[in-house]
Amino acid sequence: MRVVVSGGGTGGHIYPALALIEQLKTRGLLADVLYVGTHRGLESRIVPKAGIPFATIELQGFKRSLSLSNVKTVTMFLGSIGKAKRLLRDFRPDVVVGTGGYVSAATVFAATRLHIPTVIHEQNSVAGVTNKFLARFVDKIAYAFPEVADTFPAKKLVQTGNPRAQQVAHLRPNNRLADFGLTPSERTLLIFGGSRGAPKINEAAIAALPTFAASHFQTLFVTGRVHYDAVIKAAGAVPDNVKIVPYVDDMPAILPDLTLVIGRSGATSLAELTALGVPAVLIPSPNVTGNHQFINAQSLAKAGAAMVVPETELGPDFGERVASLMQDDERLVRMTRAAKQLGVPDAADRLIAVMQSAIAMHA
Ligand SMILES: CC(=O)N[C@H]1[C@@H](OP(=O)(O)OP(=O)(O)OC[C@H]2O[C@@H](n3ccc(=O)[nH]c3=O)[C@H](O)[C@@H]2O)O[C@H](CO)[C@@H](O)[C@@H]1O
Repeated sequence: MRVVVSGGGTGGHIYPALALIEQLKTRGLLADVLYVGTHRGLESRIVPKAGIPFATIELQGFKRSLSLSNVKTVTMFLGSIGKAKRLLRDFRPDVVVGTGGYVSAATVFAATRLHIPTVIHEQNSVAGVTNKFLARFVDKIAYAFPEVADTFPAKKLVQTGNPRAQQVAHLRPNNRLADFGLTPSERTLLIFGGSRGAPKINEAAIAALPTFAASHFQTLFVTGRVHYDAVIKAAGAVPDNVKIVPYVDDMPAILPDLTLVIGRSGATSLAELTALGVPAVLIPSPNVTGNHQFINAQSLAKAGAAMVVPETELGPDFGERVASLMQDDERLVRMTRAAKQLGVPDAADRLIAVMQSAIAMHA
């Protein structure tokens, strides 16, 4: 099939789209693909690097209050729908899939106006603004967390999980931690604040460095690109068993070798952790729509797969709490098992089935 995918802004919207494309290729179902994103989003770096044809349209996010810049946003949005329609007329896709972010609002909406089959994928436990807007126009809505189902028209809904889960589920321990100067066979803690990094998590990690330095495990601390220089400056001398990097290009490669992850609770990260059964300490971002990271995190915590620590409880004992969990084999094994039970290792295939049913609706 000929497929247009569109999703952007952050990694959480982009990697599921790439995982879907990869599975379509693996199954020999992909005749051609075009990814529609923006210049400014992370997708403009990640998608071309993955060797996928990439086209851009320009738009900006809505401010939550009434402002002049919202008028500009609406004008830009209307312009971007025109540009998206031109891209779609040229490419002639059989189906258009939106994975969230403003760019997918324009692309998927344009597709509905051109009567092209459409699917949106909602990764989170609370629907994003874009998917809420698109829900009434699209043919099918795929979702991961049951908590979100009430938001959407029931007859369009199919629970698929997150396609990124299928991309990582088969991965096994390997040597890739050596790329960071770490020893693959040793216990390893990964710290990262989602695809863009999180200053609050970085601060907590810097405060915990002396504890981690004195421990018997190694730590990979991923700061987020824009925060890297500030972290290096604040961290001072870095102990030998800790490596600090701005970003990990191939995160799936190292996931099977991790003992524990400290991170945000972005939906795509959680899909990866549950697909592989990696225990986690989750510090939800409080600055997201409907507090969805807290609800995402709770669904793992309820199952015993993760520990949730709100930002407000990141006290001076945080490093010690993490270090003691790193030594608690019994608890880690329980968390691993619980996480795996939540994983959806065939999520990409499920999403492909939804795309095929959307195409069939137009036949
Ligand atoms: C602040 C914000 O709005 N965050 C949202 C955003 O998060 P964000 O973009 O951080 O998304 P996720 O945590 O879900 O996914 C991050 C993705 O980036 C990858 N990665 C991360 C760091 C790195 O160095 N290398 C790397 O490859 C991870 O493996 C994962 O695939 O989208 C998610 C999915 O809709 C939402 O749940 C989050 O609430």
